[in-house]
Amino acid sequence: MAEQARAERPRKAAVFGTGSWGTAFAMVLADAGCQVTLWGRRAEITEAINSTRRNPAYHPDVELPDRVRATTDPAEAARDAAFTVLSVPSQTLRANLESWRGLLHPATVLVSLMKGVELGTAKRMSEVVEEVAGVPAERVAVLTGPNLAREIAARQPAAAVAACADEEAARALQSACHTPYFRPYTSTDVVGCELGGAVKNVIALAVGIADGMGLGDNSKASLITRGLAETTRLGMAMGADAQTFAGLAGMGDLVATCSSPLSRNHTFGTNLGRGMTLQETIAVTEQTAEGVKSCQSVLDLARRHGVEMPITRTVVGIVHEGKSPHVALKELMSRSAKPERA
Ligand SMILES: NC(=O)C1=CN([C@@H]2O[C@H](COP(=O)(O)OP(=O)(O)OC[C@H]3O[C@@H](n4cnc5c(N)ncnc54)[C@H](O)[C@@H]3O)[C@@H](O)[C@H]2O)C=CC1
Ligand SMILES: O=C(CO)COP(=O)(O)O
Repeated sequence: MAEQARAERPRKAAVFGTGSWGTAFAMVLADAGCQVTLWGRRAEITEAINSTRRNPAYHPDVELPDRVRATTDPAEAARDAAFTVLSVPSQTLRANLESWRGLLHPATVLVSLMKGVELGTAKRMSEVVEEVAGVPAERVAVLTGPNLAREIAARQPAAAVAACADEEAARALQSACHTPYFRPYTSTDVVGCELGGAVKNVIALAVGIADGMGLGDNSKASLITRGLAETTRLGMAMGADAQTFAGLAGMGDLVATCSSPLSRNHTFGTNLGRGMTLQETIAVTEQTAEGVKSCQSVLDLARRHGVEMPITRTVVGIVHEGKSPHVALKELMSRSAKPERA
């Protein structure tokens, strides 16, 4: 009986980050039956969530389930959490987790929602989590896929991937966030899933730039396809499974992000392609566009692994080296001819 009561008790989840995706994913977890505590930096947002059931800054039109509560106290959020979900900008993860690590439940599974690569170290987010929290890979999972937060918050159907080196932990995460509108698959290819998510942001910048320059669908399809080729090349050099890149974490997320006006990376690129400067583009961008910083760490990874990534190189040139999109495009197209698979 006591055991039955335990089995029926809702699982507890902590979500760190009340931004666009953290809030939407908290809703998913709650819809799947979890009791969720959302941690946010800003009291006006956590208080609004608790009193109005809405996040006024990111999803003012979405009513959050009663199972979601918010707090600015990280200890309160972390307490007894079976899953500790991390959804802050990638470049801030290390510093944030350093201050939270002493608060984590000893058996919690840490889940990264983040799609970036750390500047300087070129570490994937799960690597940063393992290092800073001092937990083994078996307790670090990744949730990724074509999951534009606005669409998920509207409970539109989507699939995702829950990846962990430990298949049982991946299945536990899958079950914790499986709802009638959110269908997670499992994977043990954490490297492939994370790279798919991080590099697609860089390719979405490239596609956005092309859109902003007024280029059409052939250009877009070529960038998406060759973008996937260079992502796969890097992934294979890093020990990922090539098939992952044909799945939701690779092709799926790439297509969603490169074709949607909801994508911050795509929109950022479009503004650059229309002729805005980097500073002007940053000034009109209110949310995290991970590819802007991560393009440099992805290129760093490419160099470390001896892999050619011409589209990523081009994006770094435009975003960080002041290269004009027109000159960059000419250079990209004048590379030496080669077989498609090379
Ligand atoms: N929005 C989306 O559609 C999706 C986003 N993601 C990924 O999720 C991660 C989070 O993205 P979003 O929630 O969309 O970003 P966001 O920009 O909407 O929210 C970021 C949140 O982090 C907070 N924040 C900013 N700087 C911080 C710091 N130094 N310390 C602590 N908190 C800080 C902000 O106040 C905000 O609450 C990113 O890695 C993104 O690539 C993944 C899938 C979908
Ligand atoms: O990762 C995303 C969709 O899966 C969201 O992309 P953006 O960060 O470009 O909005």
